[in-house]
Amino acid sequence: MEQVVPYDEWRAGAADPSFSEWLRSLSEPEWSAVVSHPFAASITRGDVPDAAMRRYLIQDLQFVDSFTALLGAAVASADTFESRVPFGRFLGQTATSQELTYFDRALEALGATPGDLTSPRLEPVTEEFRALMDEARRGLDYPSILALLCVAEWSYLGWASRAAEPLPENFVHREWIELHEGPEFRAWVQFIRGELDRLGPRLGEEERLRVLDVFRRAVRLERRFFDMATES
Ligand SMILES: Cc1ncc(C[n+]2csc(CCO)c2C)c(N)n1
Repeated sequence: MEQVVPYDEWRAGAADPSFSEWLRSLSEPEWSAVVSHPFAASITRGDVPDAAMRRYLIQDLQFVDSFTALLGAAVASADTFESRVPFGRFLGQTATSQELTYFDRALEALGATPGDLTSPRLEPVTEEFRALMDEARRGLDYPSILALLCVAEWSYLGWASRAAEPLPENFVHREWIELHEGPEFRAWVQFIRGELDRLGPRLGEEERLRVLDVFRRAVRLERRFFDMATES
């Protein structure tokens, strides 16, 4: 990895000196490329062609599968009782109810087959993203798990909160935006960031760099995931 500004040095001059902000700002320019990605912008305008949206959501359902398993690893690896609970709650509420019915309804409306939902051919970026999450899940290292969850949720809040009212009428676009913004989702992202902000300062320099490496890899994969969706 190239020379990075150590967290302690960086925080002295930062407007927001939080550890999560250190991770995010050291992931530029990729971070901004994700939250302002043309495919995400197209979702917020409601003009993604059906075939592209179908391809994206088919791959994303496989992403969400590994992501859901990773939430279980967060429950298992968190260092306090207070920290386990929000992951468990999110797992039981959002991830399994809202999200699942959305995928079912949206993919049916887009003409996907049952096989597209259960056993699609994975794109390389989907494989790599799942491998990264599955590795973190097996490693049960709470800071690395947090880094992956944080990128996935915070970057989606980033593009979705750029959507202008009125939201698209088409439910496939509108609900996908609504799932990733609003006060509840914002509080969830804040919780994950808060966990990183609580733990980051306690880590040694090498551990911080390891967490940064995971964070950056995830940001690059988010970008490639949107690129993949754009290529269709
Ligand atoms: C590639 C990719 N990255 C992040 C998300 C965001 N995300 C994943 S699971 C989840 C919780 C339930 O909404 C959210 C917000 C995504 N869907 N796809």
